[in-house]
Amino acid sequence: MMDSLDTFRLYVNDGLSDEEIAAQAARYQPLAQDLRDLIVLSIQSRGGDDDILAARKHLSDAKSILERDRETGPYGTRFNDSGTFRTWGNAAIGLRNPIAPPLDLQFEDDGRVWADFHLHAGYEGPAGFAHGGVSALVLDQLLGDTARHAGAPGMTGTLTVKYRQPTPLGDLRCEALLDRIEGAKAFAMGTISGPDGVCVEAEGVFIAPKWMREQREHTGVQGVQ
Ligand SMILES: CCCCCCCCCC(=O)SCCNC(=O)CCNC(=O)[C@H](O)C(C)(C)COP(=O)(O)OP(=O)(O)OC[C@H]1O[C@@H](n2cnc3c(N)ncnc32)[C@H](O)[C@@H]1OP(=O)(O)O
Repeated sequence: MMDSLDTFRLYVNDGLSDEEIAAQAARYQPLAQDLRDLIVLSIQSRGGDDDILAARKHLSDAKSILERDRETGPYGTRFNDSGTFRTWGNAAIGLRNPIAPPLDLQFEDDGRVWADFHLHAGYEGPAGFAHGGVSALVLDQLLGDTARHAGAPGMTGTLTVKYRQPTPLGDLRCEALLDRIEGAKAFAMGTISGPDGVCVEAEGVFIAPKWMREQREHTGVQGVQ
Protein backbone atom coordinates (compact mmCIF):
# COMPACT_ATOMS: atom_id res chain seq x y z
CA MET A 1 0.00 0.00 0.00
CA MET A 2 1.29 3.47 -0.85
CA ASP A 3 1.89 5.75 2.10
CA SER A 4 1.98 9.54 2.13
CA LEU A 5 5.74 9.53 1.43
CA ASP A 6 5.21 7.44 -1.72
CA THR A 7 2.51 9.84 -2.80
CA PHE A 8 4.79 12.80 -2.18
CA ARG A 9 7.50 11.20 -4.37
CA LEU A 10 5.06 11.13 -7.28
CA TYR A 11 5.03 14.95 -7.31
CA VAL A 12 8.21 15.65 -9.22
CA ASN A 13 9.84 18.79 -10.57
CA ASP A 14 11.66 17.23 -13.53
CA GLY A 15 13.19 20.51 -14.65
CA LEU A 16 12.01 20.27 -18.25
CA SER A 17 11.81 23.44 -20.30
CA ASP A 18 8.44 24.52 -21.66
CA GLU A 19 9.80 23.81 -25.15
CA GLU A 20 10.67 20.22 -24.23
CA ILE A 21 7.25 19.74 -22.64
CA ALA A 22 5.61 21.00 -25.84
CA ALA A 23 7.80 18.65 -27.90
CA GLN A 24 6.84 15.70 -25.69
CA ALA A 25 3.15 16.60 -25.95
CA ALA A 26 3.41 16.74 -29.74
CA ARG A 27 5.19 13.36 -29.73
CA TYR A 28 3.04 11.36 -27.34
CA GLN A 29 -0.48 12.79 -27.72
CA PRO A 30 -0.93 11.34 -31.24
CA LEU A 31 0.17 7.93 -29.93
CA ALA A 32 -2.57 8.06 -27.28
CA GLN A 33 -5.09 8.99 -29.98
CA ASP A 34 -3.94 6.08 -32.16
CA LEU A 35 -4.47 3.73 -29.23
CA ARG A 36 -7.90 5.27 -28.55
CA ASP A 37 -8.79 4.53 -32.17
CA LEU A 38 -7.57 0.96 -31.67
CA ILE A 39 -9.84 0.53 -28.63
CA VAL A 40 -12.82 1.36 -30.84
CA LEU A 41 -11.53 -0.87 -33.63
CA SER A 42 -11.13 -3.74 -31.17
CA ILE A 43 -14.88 -3.54 -30.65
CA GLN A 44 -15.98 -2.68 -34.18
CA SER A 45 -13.62 -4.51 -36.56
CA ARG A 46 -15.20 -7.20 -38.72
CA GLY A 47 -11.78 -8.53 -39.67
CA GLY A 48 -11.43 -12.26 -40.19
CA ASP A 49 -8.75 -14.52 -38.73
CA ASP A 50 -6.07 -13.47 -41.23
CA ASP A 51 -6.68 -9.75 -40.82
CA ILE A 52 -6.73 -9.95 -37.06
CA LEU A 53 -3.54 -12.02 -36.96
CA ALA A 54 -1.83 -9.55 -39.31
CA ALA A 55 -2.97 -6.60 -37.24
CA ARG A 56 -1.76 -8.27 -34.04
CA LYS A 57 1.66 -8.83 -35.63
CA HIS A 58 1.93 -5.09 -36.31
CA LEU A 59 0.82 -4.32 -32.77
CA SER A 60 3.38 -6.75 -31.41
CA ASP A 61 6.07 -4.94 -33.41
CA ALA A 62 4.83 -1.63 -32.05
CA LYS A 63 4.99 -2.96 -28.49
CA SER A 64 8.59 -4.07 -29.06
CA ILE A 65 9.53 -0.59 -30.25
CA LEU A 66 7.78 1.15 -27.37
CA GLU A 67 9.37 -1.16 -24.79
CA ARG A 68 12.92 -0.32 -25.91
CA ASP A 69 13.11 2.76 -23.71
CA ARG A 70 10.44 3.06 -21.07
CA GLU A 71 9.63 4.00 -17.51
CA THR A 72 7.82 1.78 -15.03
CA GLY A 73 5.05 2.67 -12.60
CA PRO A 74 2.54 5.49 -12.64
CA TYR A 75 3.28 8.84 -14.26
CA GLY A 76 2.41 10.87 -11.17
CA THR A 77 2.29 14.66 -11.29
CA ARG A 78 5.25 16.39 -12.90
CA PHE A 79 5.94 20.07 -13.03
CA ASN A 80 8.68 22.46 -13.93
CA ASP A 81 10.04 25.76 -12.67
CA SER A 82 7.57 27.78 -14.72
CA GLY A 83 4.71 25.94 -13.00
CA THR A 84 3.52 23.82 -15.91
CA PHE A 85 1.82 20.75 -14.40
CA ARG A 86 1.50 17.44 -16.22
CA THR A 87 -0.85 14.67 -15.09
CA TRP A 88 -0.38 12.83 -18.36
CA GLY A 89 -1.28 9.41 -16.93
CA ASN A 90 -4.59 10.57 -15.42
CA ALA A 91 -7.53 8.33 -16.37
CA ALA A 92 -9.81 11.28 -17.18
CA ILE A 93 -7.54 14.02 -18.51
CA GLY A 94 -4.17 12.36 -19.16
CA LEU A 95 -2.58 13.51 -22.40
CA ARG A 96 -0.72 10.18 -22.72
CA ASN A 97 -3.58 7.99 -21.53
CA PRO A 98 -5.80 6.46 -24.25
CA ILE A 99 -8.31 5.42 -21.59
CA ALA A 100 -9.03 9.11 -20.94
CA PRO A 101 -11.86 10.46 -23.17
CA PRO A 102 -9.93 12.92 -22.67
CA LEU A 103 -11.45 15.92 -20.91
CA ASP A 104 -10.03 19.23 -22.08
CA LEU A 105 -11.11 21.26 -19.06
CA GLN A 106 -11.88 24.95 -19.50
CA PHE A 107 -11.48 27.19 -16.47
CA GLU A 108 -13.60 30.34 -16.34
CA ASP A 109 -12.76 33.43 -14.30
CA ASP A 110 -15.99 33.06 -12.33
CA GLY A 111 -14.89 29.62 -11.08
CA ARG A 112 -16.94 27.50 -13.45
CA VAL A 113 -15.17 24.56 -15.07
CA TRP A 114 -16.49 22.79 -18.13
CA ALA A 115 -15.53 20.55 -21.03
CA ASP A 116 -17.04 19.32 -24.23
CA PHE A 117 -16.02 15.70 -24.61
CA HIS A 118 -16.78 12.57 -26.56
CA LEU A 119 -17.54 9.10 -25.25
CA HIS A 120 -16.80 6.51 -27.91
CA ALA A 121 -18.15 2.96 -28.11
CA GLY A 122 -15.54 1.77 -25.62
CA TYR A 123 -17.38 3.54 -22.79
CA GLU A 124 -20.59 1.57 -23.18
CA GLY A 125 -22.49 0.30 -20.16
CA PRO A 126 -26.17 -0.33 -20.89
CA ALA A 127 -26.62 -1.03 -24.61
CA GLY A 128 -25.95 2.18 -26.49
CA PHE A 129 -25.41 4.29 -23.38
CA ALA A 130 -22.47 5.38 -21.28
CA HIS A 131 -21.34 3.25 -18.37
CA GLY A 132 -22.35 4.84 -15.07
CA GLY A 133 -18.84 4.40 -13.71
CA VAL A 134 -17.46 6.40 -16.62
CA SER A 135 -19.87 9.24 -15.86
CA ALA A 136 -18.70 9.13 -12.24
CA LEU A 137 -15.08 9.23 -13.45
CA VAL A 138 -15.77 12.34 -15.51
CA LEU A 139 -17.62 14.08 -12.68
CA ASP A 140 -15.02 13.12 -10.06
CA GLN A 141 -12.29 14.75 -12.12
CA LEU A 142 -14.38 17.77 -13.07
CA LEU A 143 -15.52 18.53 -9.52
CA GLY A 144 -12.04 17.86 -8.13
CA ASP A 145 -10.52 20.28 -10.59
CA THR A 146 -13.22 22.82 -9.74
CA ALA A 147 -12.09 22.65 -6.11
CA ARG A 148 -8.45 22.91 -7.18
CA HIS A 149 -9.26 25.87 -9.45
CA ALA A 150 -10.80 27.57 -6.41
CA GLY A 151 -7.51 27.12 -4.52
CA ALA A 152 -8.71 24.14 -2.48
CA PRO A 153 -7.24 20.99 -4.08
CA GLY A 154 -8.13 17.76 -2.38
CA MET A 155 -8.79 14.06 -2.59
CA THR A 156 -12.35 12.98 -3.18
CA GLY A 157 -13.91 12.21 0.21
CA THR A 158 -17.46 11.64 -0.97
CA LEU A 159 -18.93 11.72 -4.46
CA THR A 160 -22.70 11.49 -4.76
CA VAL A 161 -23.98 10.73 -8.25
CA LYS A 162 -27.59 10.92 -9.44
CA TYR A 163 -28.40 9.39 -12.82
CA ARG A 164 -31.43 11.27 -14.13
CA GLN A 165 -31.65 9.76 -17.60
CA PRO A 166 -29.43 7.42 -19.62
CA THR A 167 -26.32 9.16 -20.91
CA PRO A 168 -25.94 8.65 -24.65
CA LEU A 169 -22.55 7.85 -26.12
CA GLY A 170 -21.17 10.57 -28.35
CA ASP A 171 -20.73 14.30 -27.79
CA LEU A 172 -21.44 15.51 -24.26
CA ARG A 173 -20.76 18.47 -22.02
CA CYS A 174 -19.79 18.50 -18.36
CA GLU A 175 -19.80 21.58 -16.16
CA ALA A 176 -19.26 22.28 -12.49
CA LEU A 177 -18.94 25.01 -9.92
CA LEU A 178 -17.74 25.37 -6.38
CA ASP A 179 -20.40 25.56 -3.70
CA ARG A 180 -18.28 26.42 -0.65
CA ILE A 181 -15.06 25.80 1.25
CA GLU A 182 -15.11 24.79 4.91
CA GLY A 183 -11.61 24.38 6.36
CA ALA A 184 -9.90 21.48 4.57
CA LYS A 185 -13.09 20.60 2.69
CA ALA A 186 -14.31 21.97 -0.62
CA PHE A 187 -17.83 21.25 -1.86
CA ALA A 188 -18.49 21.21 -5.60
CA MET A 189 -21.39 20.21 -7.84
CA GLY A 190 -21.74 19.50 -11.51
CA THR A 191 -23.55 17.83 -14.37
CA ILE A 192 -23.12 15.88 -17.59
CA SER A 193 -25.51 16.91 -20.36
CA GLY A 194 -26.38 15.37 -23.68
CA PRO A 195 -28.67 16.42 -26.54
CA ASP A 196 -31.74 15.93 -24.32
CA GLY A 197 -30.46 17.85 -21.32
CA VAL A 198 -28.93 16.88 -18.00
CA CYS A 199 -28.23 13.15 -17.68
CA VAL A 200 -26.12 12.99 -14.53
CA GLU A 201 -25.74 15.24 -11.50
CA ALA A 202 -23.04 15.00 -8.85
CA GLU A 203 -22.00 16.59 -5.60
CA GLY A 204 -18.55 16.06 -4.15
CA VAL A 205 -16.53 16.79 -1.04
CA PHE A 206 -12.80 17.24 -1.70
CA ILE A 207 -10.50 17.12 1.28
CA ALA A 208 -6.91 18.36 1.55
CA PRO A 209 -5.25 15.63 3.64
CA LYS A 210 -2.23 16.16 5.84
CA TRP A 211 0.32 14.97 3.26
CA MET A 212 -1.00 17.48 0.75
CA ARG A 213 -0.62 20.38 3.14
CA GLU A 214 2.95 19.20 3.87
CA GLN A 215 3.67 18.81 0.15
CA ARG A 216 2.50 22.36 -0.48
CA GLU A 217 4.84 23.58 2.27
CA HIS A 218 7.78 21.66 0.70
CA THR A 219 7.23 22.88 -2.86
CA GLY A 220 5.61 26.22 -2.21
CA VAL A 221 3.08 25.24 -4.86
CA GLN A 222 -0.57 25.80 -3.96
CA GLY A 223 -2.29 24.30 -6.96
CA VAL A 224 -1.07 20.72 -6.78
CA GLN A 225 -2.94 18.36 -9.06
C1 LIG B 1 -5.13 16.75 -5.42
C2 LIG B 1 -6.03 17.46 -6.42
C3 LIG B 1 -6.69 16.50 -7.34
C4 LIG B 1 -7.54 17.22 -8.37
C5 LIG B 1 -8.21 16.27 -9.28
C6 LIG B 1 -8.99 15.26 -8.54
C7 LIG B 1 -9.71 14.39 -9.45
C8 LIG B 1 -9.58 12.97 -9.02
C9 LIG B 1 -10.01 12.82 -7.62
C10 LIG B 1 -9.80 11.44 -7.15
O1 LIG B 1 -10.12 10.49 -7.80
S1 LIG B 1 -9.11 11.23 -5.59
C11 LIG B 1 -9.16 9.46 -5.40
C12 LIG B 1 -10.37 8.99 -4.63
N1 LIG B 1 -10.30 9.42 -3.26
C13 LIG B 1 -9.52 8.80 -2.36
O2 LIG B 1 -8.84 7.84 -2.64
C14 LIG B 1 -9.54 9.37 -0.98
C15 LIG B 1 -9.20 8.31 0.08
N2 LIG B 1 -9.42 8.87 1.41
C16 LIG B 1 -8.49 9.67 1.98
O3 LIG B 1 -7.40 9.88 1.49
C17 LIG B 1 -8.85 10.27 3.29
O4 LIG B 1 -9.82 9.48 3.96
C18 LIG B 1 -9.40 11.72 3.13
C19 LIG B 1 -8.33 12.60 2.50
C20 LIG B 1 -10.67 11.75 2.28
C21 LIG B 1 -9.72 12.27 4.52
O5 LIG B 1 -8.59 12.08 5.31
P1 LIG B 1 -8.22 13.10 6.46
O6 LIG B 1 -7.23 12.38 7.33
O7 LIG B 1 -7.84 14.42 5.91
O8 LIG B 1 -9.62 13.22 7.21
P2 LIG B 1 -9.90 13.71 8.65
O9 LIG B 1 -10.39 12.55 9.45
O10 LIG B 1 -8.77 14.53 9.21
O11 LIG B 1 -11.18 14.67 8.41
C22 LIG B 1 -11.03 15.96 7.88
C23 LIG B 1 -12.44 16.48 7.64
O12 LIG B 1 -12.97 15.79 6.48
C24 LIG B 1 -14.16 15.06 6.85
N3 LIG B 1 -14.10 13.81 6.13
C25 LIG B 1 -13.20 12.82 6.30
N4 LIG B 1 -13.42 11.84 5.42
C26 LIG B 1 -14.48 12.22 4.69
C27 LIG B 1 -15.18 11.63 3.62
N5 LIG B 1 -14.79 10.46 3.11
N6 LIG B 1 -16.21 12.30 3.08
C28 LIG B 1 -16.60 13.50 3.57
N7 LIG B 1 -15.96 14.13 4.59
C29 LIG B 1 -14.92 13.49 5.15
C30 LIG B 1 -14.05 14.88 8.35
O13 LIG B 1 -15.33 14.74 8.93
C31 LIG B 1 -13.41 16.19 8.76
O14 LIG B 1 -14.39 17.22 8.75
P3 LIG B 1 -14.32 18.41 9.79
O15 LIG B 1 -13.07 19.18 9.45
O16 LIG B 1 -15.58 19.19 9.54
O17 LIG B 1 -14.26 17.77 11.13
